[in-house]
Amino acid sequence: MSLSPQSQASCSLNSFHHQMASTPSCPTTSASPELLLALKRTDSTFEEIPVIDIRDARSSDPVARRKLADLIRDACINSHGVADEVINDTVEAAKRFFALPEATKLELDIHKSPIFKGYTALLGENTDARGLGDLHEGFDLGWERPIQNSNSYESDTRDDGAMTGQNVWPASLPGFKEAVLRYYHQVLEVGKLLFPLFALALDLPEDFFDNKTTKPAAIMRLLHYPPQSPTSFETDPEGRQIGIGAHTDRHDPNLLSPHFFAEEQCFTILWQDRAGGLQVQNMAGKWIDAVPIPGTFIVNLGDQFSRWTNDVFKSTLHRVINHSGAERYSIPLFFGTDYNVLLEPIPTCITPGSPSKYALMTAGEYVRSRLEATYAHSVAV
Ligand SMILES: O=C(O)CCC(=O)C(=O)O
Ligand SMILES: [Fe+2]
Repeated sequence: MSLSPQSQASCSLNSFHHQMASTPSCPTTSASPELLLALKRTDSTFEEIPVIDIRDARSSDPVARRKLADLIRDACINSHGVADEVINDTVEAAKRFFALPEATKLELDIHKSPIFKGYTALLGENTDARGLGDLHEGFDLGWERPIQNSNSYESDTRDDGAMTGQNVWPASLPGFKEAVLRYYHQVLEVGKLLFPLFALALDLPEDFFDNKTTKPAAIMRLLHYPPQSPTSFETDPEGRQIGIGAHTDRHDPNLLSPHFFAEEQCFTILWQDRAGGLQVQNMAGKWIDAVPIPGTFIVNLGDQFSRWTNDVFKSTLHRVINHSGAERYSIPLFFGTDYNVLLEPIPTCITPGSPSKYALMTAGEYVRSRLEATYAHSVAV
């Protein structure tokens, strides 16, 4: 495991904080609420994405789990437990889907689904509002219940308020739905390991998110990025047409032009192939390559966490430019809370000097509003 200097620094700060918070006799308990909050913040000038082994998330030792929680932020995670075969089957399924004729894919056009499930054509999304459309196509799905002892899945008939509804599936691809949902449910388990770590990192009880994530509002996407010309920066110096435009959870009401679209959920677990092209911006404004590392997933913090933690967990701006010369495939899975959960600031994230910034709304209302904004520039085909 290699950790960047930044993550080691934040690790030791967090351990320091943990000692202060958990040891009543500690002389430093008089530290101000502002200092305690500052120690939790994820703002960072990292130069590389830290690689974190998450096997201790399953440890029965609370000290080991706490140590891991001190590290967990935007990171590349290994020892996640999802088998290569499960990943490969899903990538093959994605390749078969995107190779279908455009007209067949458009039968599942996402604009036809009131809850944003199905196919997004090339340029159908415009993640950065200054952009001219994203150079990727996608396929979106949500939760479906696995039927016990079978490879089948029941449609989602749960009442999730603003986002209730069913997935759509291609009729002509045997095995597609099974492969994709097998991956979905296994990565969902990885997400369930991370929520207690995030709770610990915020000095909350480890089970804080349990009753808020009973019906995981997890949206998964299969993404396909055609290669971009290596000289695209000459014809498009501002990068207005790239794989996925710059976006973040940082929806700052003070920005004159709030052009960054949001990652709608608490955090994302992303698989990417070897093509590379994902870049993350650090707080100094420098784009850092998220270099693909076989066997790992990338975790990045999402906008719901920003709202919930009053920006203590701040997500980073990211984008994709596929200059590899090859087709690129990736699979983000966005983890949210149950859609009926009210996103009210977590008490450990509010201090007199850092009052609540965001209007209250439910997670479902929030996700819906972000998706409506993302697809507003394109129309049904
Ligand atoms: O494809 C990737 O690597 C990133 C995808 C992404 O950022 C998104 O779908 O929000
Ligand atoms: Fe993203």
